[in-house]
Amino acid sequence: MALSGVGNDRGEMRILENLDELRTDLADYIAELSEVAVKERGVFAIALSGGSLIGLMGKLCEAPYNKTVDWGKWYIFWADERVVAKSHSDSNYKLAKDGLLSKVQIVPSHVHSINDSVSAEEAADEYTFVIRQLVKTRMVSVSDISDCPKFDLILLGMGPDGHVASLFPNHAALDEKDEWVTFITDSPKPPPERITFTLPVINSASNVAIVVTGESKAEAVHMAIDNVGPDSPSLPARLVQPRKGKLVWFLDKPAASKLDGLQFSE
Ligand SMILES: O=C1O[C@H](COP(=O)(O)O)[C@@H](O)[C@H](O)[C@H]1O
Repeated sequence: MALSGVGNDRGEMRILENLDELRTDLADYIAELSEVAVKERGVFAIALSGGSLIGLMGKLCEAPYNKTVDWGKWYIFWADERVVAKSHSDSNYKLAKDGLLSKVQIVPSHVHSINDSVSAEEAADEYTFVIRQLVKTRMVSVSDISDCPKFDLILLGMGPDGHVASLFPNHAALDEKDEWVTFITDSPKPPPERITFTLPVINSASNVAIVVTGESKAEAVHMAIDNVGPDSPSLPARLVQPRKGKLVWFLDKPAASKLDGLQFSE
């Protein structure tokens, strides 16, 4: 059973009893957003992250979702990617392909992964170009309050340090206001070279979900949602504040264990 708390500007919180319930709730949420976007726009533009998120999306490969979701209408992107070969175990693309994309009826030409044979800077520029083309053809909407692409859904994980996508605490990439996709070559978490959506793009999405599990992330969840601690205002996860879109946190109980001030309804 989900305990839901509607927060303030910190979004909606869904705190699930265990990982199995979290996987089901997350699959329901993604399937519903996909259905709505396909009805309204004819397509569903979704950006994935790497890490634990893909395993938590696993129910989508099972019945009923594998049959009911309109996979042919999905356009897939990455909110961040490590600049390594697509066959490398560090590749977020490989993780998603092995764990999800190869198990459902995705159209291969709708999968927009980065060019892994160029530098991080070139990969970020090329990825921006790819997204621009898809904005022109309206496969990806455009925000009416920024010149940014407006993804139907951006799915984020969060590290114990509060990083989301490849936006790390105190990193200059957090201040990027002009680019849609930027690059870093000094990631504190290996591998060092990455590309990442910038905050303006993340905050222009129609929907953003941050999916976090485990006790090791409880302190960062507390800082981000309760906005406590000297570093919390600049914590990357705290800076995820969709301007017009909806933010939802999916948490298991250990990740939510340090939250305060919640008003739950069952
Ligand atoms: O390096 C990364 O880490 C984050 C968090 O990963 P997790 O395994 O702790 O969930 C992930 O969201 C991001 O995409 C990835 O590149």
